[in-house]
Amino acid sequence: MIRIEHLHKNYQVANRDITALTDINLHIDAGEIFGVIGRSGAGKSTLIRTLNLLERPSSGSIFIEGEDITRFDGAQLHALRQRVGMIFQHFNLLNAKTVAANIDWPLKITGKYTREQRAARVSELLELVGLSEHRDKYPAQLSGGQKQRVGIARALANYPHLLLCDEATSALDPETTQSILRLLLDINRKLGLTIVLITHEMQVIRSICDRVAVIDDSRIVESGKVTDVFLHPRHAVTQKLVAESHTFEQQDGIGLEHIKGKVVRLTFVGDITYQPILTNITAATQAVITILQGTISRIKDIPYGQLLVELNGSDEDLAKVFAHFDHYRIHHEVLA
Ligand SMILES: Nc1ncnc2c1ncn2[C@@H]1O[C@H](COP(=O)(O)OP(=O)(O)OP(=O)(O)O)[C@@H](O)[C@H]1O
Repeated sequence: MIRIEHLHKNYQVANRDITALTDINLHIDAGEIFGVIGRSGAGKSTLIRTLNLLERPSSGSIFIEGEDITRFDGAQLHALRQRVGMIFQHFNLLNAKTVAANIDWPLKITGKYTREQRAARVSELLELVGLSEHRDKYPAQLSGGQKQRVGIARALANYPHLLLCDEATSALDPETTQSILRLLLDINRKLGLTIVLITHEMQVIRSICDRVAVIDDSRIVESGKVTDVFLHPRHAVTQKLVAESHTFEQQDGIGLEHIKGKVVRLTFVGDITYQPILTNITAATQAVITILQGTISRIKDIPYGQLLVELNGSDEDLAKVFAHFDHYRIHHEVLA
């Protein structure tokens, strides 16, 4: 769907050269939800805005559905903006127009549809985002979550193949954030729409993304499946983002220094999460396994678990325990 090759972007400000993107290489598959995460100033907005040429790259290529868009102008650019919808942190609605008129606007400016066709499409979109009864209200009469629903409906009006989300939930409270993320996931599944989003919150990535790229100081420092990147972060920036998301147990307070056995962190992903693995292992060995802390949760719809355990037993028993971990594909890391 999207292939980004050797993308660079510099801004010239008062004779100073600011590098926003350095040698970005990414591919994004059709139908996936791809997240880009990074701290403020890392280059996220610049990256997402190059995908519909709101920002022109300094060099490199961006192929969308096989075409290099970086040379697009005029009619091609106009057509690209219809194929690529976008939603924004601050919604960018037309305040003097009703909800229905906001959604109608992108349909009207294409000049492709009759009034009746537009009205039918607007009703369909209102239904899709759950705003049918608010169609005649103005943006000022809506909550933040409702405004973003209008933004989503408007972005989908011209049947785009790709939806870009620029910090779409950053202005919303956690509950509303979750409802907007659920809507995006629903749309992705129902319409098969490819979604690229940028965020500074790991929670957003964890809730709906299939794959993620971590950007820092204008470069992609790590990318992959969310389960891999989230459960086994390699780069220091990713490790910090994961730690800050407070999903996993902090080891402070457990008093590891008082524990005599081996302290091991276990990570497992998928259906194995629900199997009585530890019971099976203790039945097959003489080792004693004590659970110190544990989390079972989901990354998108994939279950995972993390356990902090203490192992006691002879060297031979512990070797058997580790062999069982390997057999069950449980990732293990000895902490102490
Ligand atoms: N229009 C611009 N003119 C000059 N410099 C810019 C412009 N837009 C972004 N930059 C600079 O490019 C770098 C990347 O900015 P960008 O907005 O892409 O980062 P970001 O990760 O989206 O940050 P934030 O989360 O704060 O929006 C920063 O150093 C920023 O100051």
